[in-house]
Parts: sequence; structure tokens; C-alpha cells
Amino acid sequence: MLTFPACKINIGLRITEKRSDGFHNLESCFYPVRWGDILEIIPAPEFRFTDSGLSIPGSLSHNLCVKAYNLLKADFELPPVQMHLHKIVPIGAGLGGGSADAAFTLKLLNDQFRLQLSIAQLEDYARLLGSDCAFFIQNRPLYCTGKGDVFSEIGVSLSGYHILLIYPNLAISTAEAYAGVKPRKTDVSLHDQLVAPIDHWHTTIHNDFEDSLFPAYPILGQIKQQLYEAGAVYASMSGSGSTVYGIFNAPILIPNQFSTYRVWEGKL
Ligand SMILES: C[C@@](CO)(OP(=O)(O)O)[C@H](O)COP(=O)(O)OP(=O)(O)OC[C@H]1O[C@@H](n2ccc(N)nc2=O)[C@H](O)[C@@H]1O
Ligand SMILES: Nc1ncnc2c1ncn2[C@@H]1O[C@H](COP(=O)(O)OP(=O)(O)O)[C@@H](O)[C@H]1O
Repeated sequence: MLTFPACKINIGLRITEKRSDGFHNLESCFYPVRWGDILEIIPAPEFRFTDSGLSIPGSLSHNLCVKAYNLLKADFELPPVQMHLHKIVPIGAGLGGGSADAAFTLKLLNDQFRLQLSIAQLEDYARLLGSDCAFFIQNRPLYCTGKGDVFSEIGVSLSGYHILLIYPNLAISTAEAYAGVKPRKTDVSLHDQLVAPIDHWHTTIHNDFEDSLFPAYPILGQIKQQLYEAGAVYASMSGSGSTVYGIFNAPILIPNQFSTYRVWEGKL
């Protein structure tokens, strides 16, 4: 069976406190984007994982697809499989591409081998693999709190808008990005800001990681500025970076200044 693990952007990201387990509580709208990898899983005489496309750092046993398979195998009689991942979404990009691979592996194995796991059970398995993995089980716009794995509804729809994602060939480690952040709480609700019209977002909605990462990597702030100059209704860094995205009213020709970066343009 084939599946297409996609990615996400964060619209607004507040890091509100450091938790006793070392992780951080956050508030953010996670929004799915169609830029994705390609994953095939077929039954095979023995377990095998192969990949192509972008090179994935780390050993095979640390690959999130392999971890997802092993997690289910510990609880179910799964046959051996051959998995092939064609990696397209940049890594260390703030797009949750690896997390999507993990969640889509769980969903594919559930369907392929009729494990009959519910959405809630799949989300519980996904939580064991990474903080933003569980989002990709439902893979629809959600307001996320806790570690990014507690969900509530949000009335945000960007259908009809177009998005330009700019990955400036710079991988940023999520753990390092969190280490640079000063958590803070504010009185204004991000949820209320998100349900206001999109042309208000420019002045209200902020990604807290920009405060420490834009001074460290000035190119990121420059790209955001260039996206506004190109006509974006809203522009921001996604997650812990380094991808910066712009949301546009209509399809956009990719401006020349982005020609050396990895760029994706598409409908939301
Ligand atoms: C920042 C966010 C925002 O959506 O996304 P990305 O930019 O990575 O895509 C997420 O919180 C990334 O979640 P994820 O990439 O799954 O992180 P994990 O693998 O669980 O954790 C990696 C490391 O990040 C830190 N971490 C992660 C999540 C969290 N809520 N608090 C943390 O402090 C911890 O140091 C942890 O060891
Ligand atoms: N299938 C995979 N695809 C991408 N990264 C993976 C995968 N499996 C494990 N990883 C590890 O996950 C981290 C990157 O996660 P990813 O979700 O792509 O980035 P980000 O957290 O910036 O959104 C890297 O440390 C990488 O080695």
C-alpha cells in the first residue's frame, strides 16, 4: 500500500512554560500542507527499510517509520514488511516531516493489517514517537496545546489561499531551538487572534521561536520581509524553523531571490 505523509505549518506559536519533564507547553494552530513524502509498505519475507530522495540523518533504527512499525509490532502480530520511503520534505525544517512519516506509518499499518485501532488509540501510539506526531493522525487544522499533542477545534480555514514555503538550506535542531526560548504567558488569547480575519494576523500573530532564531540567522527575517514584499497576506517562520512561509490570495510566481532555496508553492 502507498501513502503520502504530508507536512504542517504552525500559525502562531507561543511557548508558555517549561514543564517538569523538560518539555515545553505551547499554544499553536497546526495547519496541514500538501507537500509530502511517498511511503510504500508491502508484506515481505523479512523486514527491510529502504529510502531514496533526501538523505535522512541517523541510523535505520532511529528512523521514525521503523520506530512506528516496531511500536505496533510490540503489541500486534505484524508480519514482516518491506518499507520504502521517498523523502521529499526537508528535515529540520519546522514542517514536522519526520513526525508525519511516523503517523502515516501507523495509519497505513492499521489499515493494511486491519488492526482496528481507533483515532484516539492511533494518537496515543503517535504520542510515544514525538510531540507533534499525533497531529498527523487526523491531519486537519487543529488548535494544539500541551506538548503540541492536546487538540481542540479551531474555526480557521485557509481553503482558496495559496502558500509559498521557503526552506533556506539550513537545518535547525528542534531541541536547540527550544533551549534558546524564554517561555512566557500572555493575557491575550491566541485562539481569539486566529479566528479574526487573516488580514489582522500580520500585526497580532507571532511565532515565539522567531525572537531567538531571527537574530541568530538573519536570513530568516529577511525571507519573511521578502514574502510580505511579494504580496503575502501573512508570513511567518513555521515551528522551530527554518522554513518561512507566506500565505497569498492567489497563485504566485516564485520570486527570483528564492531561486537558490528549496521552495514549494501550492493550494491550502
Ligand atoms: C517545534 C514544533 C512545533 O510544532 O515543531 P517542529 O518545528 O519541530 O516541526 C514541535 O513542538 C516539535 O515537536 P517534535 O519535533 O515532535 O519534538 P520531539 O521529537 O517530541 O522533541 C524534540 C526535542 O524538542 C524539545 N521539545 C519538543 C516539544 C515540546 N513541546 N517541548 C520541547 O521542549 C525537547 O527538547 C525534545 O527533546
Ligand atoms: N523519516 C524521517 N524523516 C525525517 N526525519 C527523521 C525521520 N526519522 C527520523 N528523523 C529524525 O527526525 C529529525 C527531524 O524531524 P523533522 O520532523 O523532519 O523536522 P522538524 O522537527 O524540524 O519538523 C531529525 O533528527 C531526523 O534524523
